[in-house]
Amino acid sequence: MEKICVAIRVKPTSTQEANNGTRWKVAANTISLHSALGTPIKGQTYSFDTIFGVSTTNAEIYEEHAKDLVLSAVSGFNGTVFAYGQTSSGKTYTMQGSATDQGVTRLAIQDVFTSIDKIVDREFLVRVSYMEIYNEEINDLLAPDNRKLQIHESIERGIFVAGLREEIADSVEQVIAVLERGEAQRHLAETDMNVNSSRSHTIFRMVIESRDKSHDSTQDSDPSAQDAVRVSALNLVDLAGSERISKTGAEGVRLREGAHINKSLTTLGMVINKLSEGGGKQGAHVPYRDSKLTRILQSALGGNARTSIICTINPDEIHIDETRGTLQFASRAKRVTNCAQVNEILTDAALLKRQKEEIKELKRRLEGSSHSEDLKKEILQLRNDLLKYELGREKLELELQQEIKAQVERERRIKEQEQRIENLSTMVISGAIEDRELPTKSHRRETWCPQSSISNTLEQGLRRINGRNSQLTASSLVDAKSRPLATRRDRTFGLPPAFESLLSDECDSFWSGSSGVNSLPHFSDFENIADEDMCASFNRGALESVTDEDTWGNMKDCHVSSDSRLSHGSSDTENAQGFRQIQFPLLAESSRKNTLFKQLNAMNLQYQELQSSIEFKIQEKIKEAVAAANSALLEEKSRFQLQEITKLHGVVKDLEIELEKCNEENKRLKSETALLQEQVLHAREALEQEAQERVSMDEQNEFFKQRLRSLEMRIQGDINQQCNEVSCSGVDFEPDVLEVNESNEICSECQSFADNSIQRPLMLSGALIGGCVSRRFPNENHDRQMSEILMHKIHKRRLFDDDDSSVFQIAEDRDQDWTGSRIRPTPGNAAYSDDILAALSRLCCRFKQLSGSGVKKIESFTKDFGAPQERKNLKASLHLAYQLGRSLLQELQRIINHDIQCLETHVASKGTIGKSLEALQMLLLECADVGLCLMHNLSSKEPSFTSQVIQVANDGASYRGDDFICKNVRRSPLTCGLLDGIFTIFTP
Ligand SMILES: Nc1ncnc2c1ncn2[C@@H]1O[C@H](COP(=O)(O)OP(=O)(O)OP(=O)(O)O)[C@@H](O)[C@H]1O
Repeated sequence: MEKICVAIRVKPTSTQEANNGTRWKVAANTISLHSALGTPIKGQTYSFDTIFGVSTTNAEIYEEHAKDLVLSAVSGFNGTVFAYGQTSSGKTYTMQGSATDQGVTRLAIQDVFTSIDKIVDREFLVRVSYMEIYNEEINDLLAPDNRKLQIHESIERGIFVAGLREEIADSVEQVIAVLERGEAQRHLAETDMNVNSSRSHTIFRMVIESRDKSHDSTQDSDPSAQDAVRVSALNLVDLAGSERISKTGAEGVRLREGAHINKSLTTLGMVINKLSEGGGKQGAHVPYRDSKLTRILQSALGGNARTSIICTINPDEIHIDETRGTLQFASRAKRVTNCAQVNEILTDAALLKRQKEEIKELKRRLEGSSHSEDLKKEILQLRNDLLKYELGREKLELELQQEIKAQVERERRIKEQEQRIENLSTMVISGAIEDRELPTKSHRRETWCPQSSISNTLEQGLRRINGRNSQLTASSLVDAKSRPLATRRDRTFGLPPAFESLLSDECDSFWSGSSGVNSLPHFSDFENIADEDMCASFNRGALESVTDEDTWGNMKDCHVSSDSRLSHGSSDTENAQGFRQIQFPLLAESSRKNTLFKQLNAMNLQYQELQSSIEFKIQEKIKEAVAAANSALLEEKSRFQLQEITKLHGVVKDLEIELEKCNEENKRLKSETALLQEQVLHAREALEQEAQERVSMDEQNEFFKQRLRSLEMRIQGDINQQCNEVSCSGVDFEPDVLEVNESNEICSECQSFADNSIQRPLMLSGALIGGCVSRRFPNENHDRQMSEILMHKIHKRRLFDDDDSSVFQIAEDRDQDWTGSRIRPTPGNAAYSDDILAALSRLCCRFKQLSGSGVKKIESFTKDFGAPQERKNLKASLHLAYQLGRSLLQELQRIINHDIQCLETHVASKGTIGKSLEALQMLLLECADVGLCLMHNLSSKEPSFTSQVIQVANDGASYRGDDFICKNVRRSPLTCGLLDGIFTIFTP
């Protein structure tokens, strides 16, 4: 575990501040903010691994802060160096450098290759890639067509950018060429703070692979001998700087870039924050996935990498806040710990080899423990015991071998002896035959066998020949009584080797000494049956002859009888004594040997038991040690698995959180979709309804049109009739009375009438009628043109422009669709408010034209219609329309009140005209009210209208159109027709 190295680099400050000194003071490894008076501000002192002053060069920064990391990348550790700081604080300067001072990236590239050249026992492969994160999209700087690349994660490769181009390079020059090619592609732009501001984060990556040269597979066919491949990544990162829009003056594209930069840097800050609080280790969520930058640099931030951060600051006073932010980031970053390790990719065989080595190492460690010390001692003790027993055994074996040798020697001597005896016997027998006259052949055998004299003679003769070794065996003696010598001898000397071996020189002393006779062992001296058996087997050859005649029990008798014969001094005494003299020393010797053998056997047995028990114990101990090693291994394995599981748990948790987020997002999208679908459904329904309504409205329209036409016909008839009635006065009720009359002759009465104040309401009425009629009869050229001119004037806010010809021209040029149907307002139609205003303005215009007293008032109101944007605001426009209507009403009322007298007089004098004028007065009042009626209608159809409009509508409740029209308007065919017409125009 090692902490992230953090250094601060202070950018050379502006001249003025350089003269006065900055408010940031650097002392050794601390930097603190001072007040304007020069005293340090509490809580504003920060300490770091290194603080590089303004005069430090890039090379010095590299040497002190990045070189080690770069070299360890060559050895297989992942490494990341990045510069962080506000915009224009010198990040790019630090990483890329300048013409005179190479940056960290170039210095690192050079060092990587210098270091590779020095390592002779490994072979290297270097791959380079260069990417940028621009507006949260990853672009490949080496392949500009590779855009919007995606980040993936796998067990083998970890986190990686899919589809990113990697180029193999084997020299500094090649890598620099690639770097420069990428640099040319990165997003740079001018801001108020930096002429070459980085608009993206860039990551220049060198992947270094290496392998042991000595284990080249061509030289060594053993795959297990091959070394693992080390793969490490060195990231050299130049971040874009955090920026304040107020300082950079960013707008448009720059603004968007700045927003993305700030967002990703904020995420980086949050990740560092979490990690500095130990978030990663405690399994708390670290928001790596919230930005592409943190996701790509995940291993560098609390993972398997060595990381160095160079935080660049601008010490100018105006950047105090930003500098403080950078220092706080740096303070948190230095608390973050990474866990870097050599990244090796092992072949299966190499993995096996590695595991075996680990087992060995574990065993070795196990042996080093105190428990194994005891085991060792025990094993040593057992080995010592074994050695002792082996020595004892060897000794016994040696003794046994000596014994066997002695026995062989004895045997040899006995044989010699036998040979000699035989020779002598032959000599004696032939001598005796020569000495005496031999009996006849039939007697010869008889004389040989039973005659004691002959035996005595023989024994004496033998003793004479060999005084010391006249060793006649018991059997020979026994046989001598009944059998021929040759036969006897064969049988007598057919002893088993063990027994024969006893007939050696060693027995001679015992044999010859008289004391030996006395100490001869008796049968009863054999301690047990085994001894007796041994004796029997030793003596089998001798005793066989006895058993031919006697039982084994008789042997004792024979022994006793020989004793008795000895004691009686009989002629067989000597023979018997000879037998004892031969037999018992042999038995004693055999007994001793027997005991020796037994001891030897017992020892052998004991030795074997001991050996097998020692072997068993050793096996047990080895088993124990192996079991302990295995359990330690298992423990180690389970600990490792636990770690892995914890790690996986962390990843799973991350994924779960991510999933949860996705689910939530999904839910939100689903509900939004449902809402949209609902809206679409409603809209469709509304459209259908509207279409239906339109159909019915069209039908209605058609109906109204027809009705209107008939009404108009009636009106026309009415007017014609009235005109006829008042033809003498010259007053024409044709709508555009002025124009018409201007070109015609007007009688003086009419002229005076026109000049009279009373003309105004009259003319107004005429204009209204003209307006409406012209709308109803758009094909009637004159009226239509008139209407259009007025409309256009209103539209252009040129109500009082006298240049009618130009207006006329403009009206001609415009789209000609100023017919009544177009004016029909529809809720939501942008032209709606304009149309209402236009209609009202039209009324005003007419009014203005005809009512001199209302001109100023109208003027002010028409000005108040405001700017085009405001007019687009339906509510505001309606409000204005309401005010206009109201003021129109007031104005009309005032005019009417003022002129009513004259009108009445006139009406009284003019008769029918007076009636018409009365009707027209009513009409004027009604027309003014129509605005309010419309207001009310509209407000009730548009529930989103403001309370003000509703209030207005409520205020106008007394003017309720429908009732009003029903009650008042339809009183005369003329007003009825006019109002119908107007109402049709305005009613949605
Ligand atoms: N230590 C320094 N010595 C001399 N000039 C410097 C130093 N640091 C920065 N500069 C100059 O300041 C200007 C801005 O520096 P640079 O472009 O490196 O800032 P930056 O932090 O990368 O900005 P951005 O985040 O906008 O990309 C450059 O003209 C650069 O040469």
